[in-house]
Amino acid sequence: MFVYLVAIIASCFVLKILLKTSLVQIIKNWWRILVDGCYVYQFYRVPQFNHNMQENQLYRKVCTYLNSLPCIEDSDFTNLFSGDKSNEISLELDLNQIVSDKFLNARIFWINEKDEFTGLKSLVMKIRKNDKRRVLQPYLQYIHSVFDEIEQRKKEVRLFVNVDNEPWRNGRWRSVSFTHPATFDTIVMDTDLKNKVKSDLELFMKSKQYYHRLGKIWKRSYLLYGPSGTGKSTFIAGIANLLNYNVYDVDLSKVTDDSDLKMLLLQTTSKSLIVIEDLDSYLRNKSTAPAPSMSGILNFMDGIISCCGEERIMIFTVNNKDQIDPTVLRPGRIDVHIHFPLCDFNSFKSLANSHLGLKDHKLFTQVEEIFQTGAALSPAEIGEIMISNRSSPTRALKTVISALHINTESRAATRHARRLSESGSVRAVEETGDSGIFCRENVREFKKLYGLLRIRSSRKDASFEFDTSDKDNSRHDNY
Ligand SMILES: Nc1ncnc2c1ncn2[C@@H]1O[C@H](COP(=O)(O)OP(=O)(O)OP(=O)(O)O)[C@@H](O)[C@H]1O
Ligand SMILES: [Mg+2]
Repeated sequence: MFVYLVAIIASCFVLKILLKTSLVQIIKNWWRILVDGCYVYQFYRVPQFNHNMQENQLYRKVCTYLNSLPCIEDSDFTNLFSGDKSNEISLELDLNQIVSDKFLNARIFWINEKDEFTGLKSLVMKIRKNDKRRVLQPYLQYIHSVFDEIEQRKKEVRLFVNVDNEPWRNGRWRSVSFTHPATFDTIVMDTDLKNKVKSDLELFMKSKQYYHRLGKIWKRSYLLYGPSGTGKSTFIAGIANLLNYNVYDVDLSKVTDDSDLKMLLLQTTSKSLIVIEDLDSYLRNKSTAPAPSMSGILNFMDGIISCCGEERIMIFTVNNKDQIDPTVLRPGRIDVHIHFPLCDFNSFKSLANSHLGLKDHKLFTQVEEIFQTGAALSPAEIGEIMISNRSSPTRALKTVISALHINTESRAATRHARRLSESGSVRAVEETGDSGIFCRENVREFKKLYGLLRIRSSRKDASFEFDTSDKDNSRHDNY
């Protein structure tokens, strides 16, 4: 009995030593060498340069891929570099180090080599002959896709705008770094709708083969419609930041004709958002100046002339889609319609939460009651009042209540004015899109309210920080 006890204690002791030292690793290595000896291997070399000393793109891709593998930390020797962002450390495989990777149940080894005489580097892949046929092609494709993903993540998003078509200019697009801080998470909108749009975008990005099989161009078009100040442009910024896509903002007033419009599309790159804002106002106010025709715009929307790579998302914004020719909006030309409505009580609460840090307040009941009477302001209007009064949430809510009251009175007055005008008396009214029609008197009062508050708050708090969080309560209209 005593002997057994001693044996158990001794085994535990040995096991502890084995685990604490590199002995287990050494045994593992021996075992691997033994197993390796039982298989026939095939080797593939990926040199850094070709015979003309041009860089081999595959070498760069494989390097990036290998350096992204978690197992690189386990190699005996790894180089540490500071990354692009502060506090970021990147790891890079050192020379003559082996990385072992697994793909489709096959083990693949990579060795980082350098030629002693020429000094040229290469990566050598070692794979079992049995696995070669089954694994090699998909594995290399996988490396390509991982590389693309990593590059996409690292990419700086840029905003392109089209400049005047002048012969001495090189290309039609000018770009700046896109720094809009809106993200999909900060955009306040109906959660279901937000998730639907998010999954729609994600599905689109994975659907290259599907679109090709159908013989369709790999593009998806969205129509964002709703009154001014409801967050359409901010939502576009959120999508760009979500996908890391460049934004091409087409200014149709700077486009001279159909071929000019085609040229613009040809000069966009894949993985981009192509945006036309306020399409309705452009179609409505067609000037006498040279401009693309309706059919040119329709062809542009169909993206027939896309050439160099696809994966484009087109986004059009309008204030009122009812005034647009249905051909422009037919399915296929526009795939998804997203409504951006004025504030209701729910969106007001989200705004109060994001702008004032209020989850609840005794004035909320009053606000809810006014919303029930049909008062409607845009998220931009309510957001602006909250930002101006952010130092005093109660004052902010009281001001919102006053603004909503003015809005309700305006609506009533407008209805009255309409009735009078229909019965023959003419009365000056001012149109403000879907947000209703404001009597001039009330508009003035409303503006006064903003102006006064701005002056007051600027006295108290000299520096304004503009909050770009978005608010809207949207309805998914058409998938
Ligand atoms: N839902 C919102 N929540 C918070 N702020 C908002 C919201 N919508 C708009 N805003 C604010 O109002 C400003 C205007 O928003 P945005 O430009 O996105 O509106 P829009 O719908 O594109 O208006 P327009 O039709 O006039 O172009 C933004 O700077 C944003 O800060
Ligand atoms: Mg806009």
